[in-house]
Amino acid sequence: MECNDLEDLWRSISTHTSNSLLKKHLSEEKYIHLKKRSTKYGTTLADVIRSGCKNLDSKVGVYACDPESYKVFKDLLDPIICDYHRVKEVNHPKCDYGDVAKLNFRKLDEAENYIISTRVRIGRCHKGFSFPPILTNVQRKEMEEIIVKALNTLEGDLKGAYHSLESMSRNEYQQLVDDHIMFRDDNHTLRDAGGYDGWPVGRGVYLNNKKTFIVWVNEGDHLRFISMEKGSDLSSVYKRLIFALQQVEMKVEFAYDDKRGFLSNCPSNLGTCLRASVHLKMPELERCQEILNDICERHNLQLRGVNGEHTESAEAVYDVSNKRRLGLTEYQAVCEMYNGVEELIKTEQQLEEK
Ligand SMILES: Nc1ncnc2c1ncn2[C@@H]1O[C@H](COP(=O)(O)OP(=O)(O)OP(=O)(O)O)[C@@H](O)[C@H]1O
Ligand SMILES: NC(=[NH2+])NCCC[C@H](N)C(=O)O
Repeated sequence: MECNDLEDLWRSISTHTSNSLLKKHLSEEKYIHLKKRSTKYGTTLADVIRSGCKNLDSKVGVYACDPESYKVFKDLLDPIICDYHRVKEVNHPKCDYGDVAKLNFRKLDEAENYIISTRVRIGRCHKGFSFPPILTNVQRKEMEEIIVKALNTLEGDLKGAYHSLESMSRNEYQQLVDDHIMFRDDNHTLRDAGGYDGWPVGRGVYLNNKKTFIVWVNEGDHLRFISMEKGSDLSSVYKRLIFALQQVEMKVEFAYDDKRGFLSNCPSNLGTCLRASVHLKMPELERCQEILNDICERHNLQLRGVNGEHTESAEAVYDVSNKRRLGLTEYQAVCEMYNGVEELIKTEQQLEEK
């Protein structure tokens, strides 16, 4: 479907069926109220809704294209934020990583029968820069330089190197994607939100020597800090991530708002911008969808396929993560995943014994 100007976008979303939060929350009255607005960075309503209007299979359907979009298009974005994160009003607690030094999550799967790997990621955007599609290549390069300088000061376990996509071969890139290390370039909703504009300029990945600490530079969000390893040692994964992030936070200022927490390109990431996940094998539960859905619903868990969002599971392995990121602290978000996965494993074991 080719449609670009605001009226075409509106016609598409208002006349077609879509289960997106955009469709649910953009009434004609709101559209008329917001259609002439723009932010000081130049973001218009068309930029915010383009992806959801062009992709009727979207779940959220909107992107903030700069930090100010959250205020200028608040009448549309706030209800979407509340709906996604299951909160009554847009409000976010102060950043709280928990008592990281004393952290002691018991391994959920000592024998490694169910949990294949554990990953926690936190998104961040540089303060004062717009997000795609408003962001220019010159700004991408400027931000890349700032972050690479900060990352190059990391030491010990976190020490590594930055690999620019501009100088990486297609095969090297694909290998990193296949190894679950690198971001993909084929998400249709992100593409229509400008996430791949100017590709590969200003993009790349920082990897520590063990490939357990990863930083994505300039996917949709400016930055994604990732810690991952095989097995189920959440304490180790989370500690590494927070320790690294705290060091970078001393050198780079991130976009933040008292009510919305850390700001992100997609409103689903707002607040903590934290997604804690495990790759979990659950053949019994896969056959009992009702039980599986009930546990996920009660613990606010999200299921994805084994290669991430918009992919299928394989051999009953799912990516299980916290769905909510706003209205709770970083520590609470991680616990939400941990408690939910604990119940999934217990139930999987009970079903095996039947
Ligand atoms: N627990 C995990 N173990 C190994 N790989 C993982 C785990 N969780 C996610 N991944 C991998 O991380 C990559 C990125 O996944 P995906 O894009 O779904 O999530 P994300 O990075 O959190 O970003 P977003 O939520 O914005 O899509 C994929 O290759 C996915 O398989
Ligand atoms: N990675 C994300 N930001 N996921 C949330 C939703 C993404 C996509 N734009 C949609 O609306 O379906």
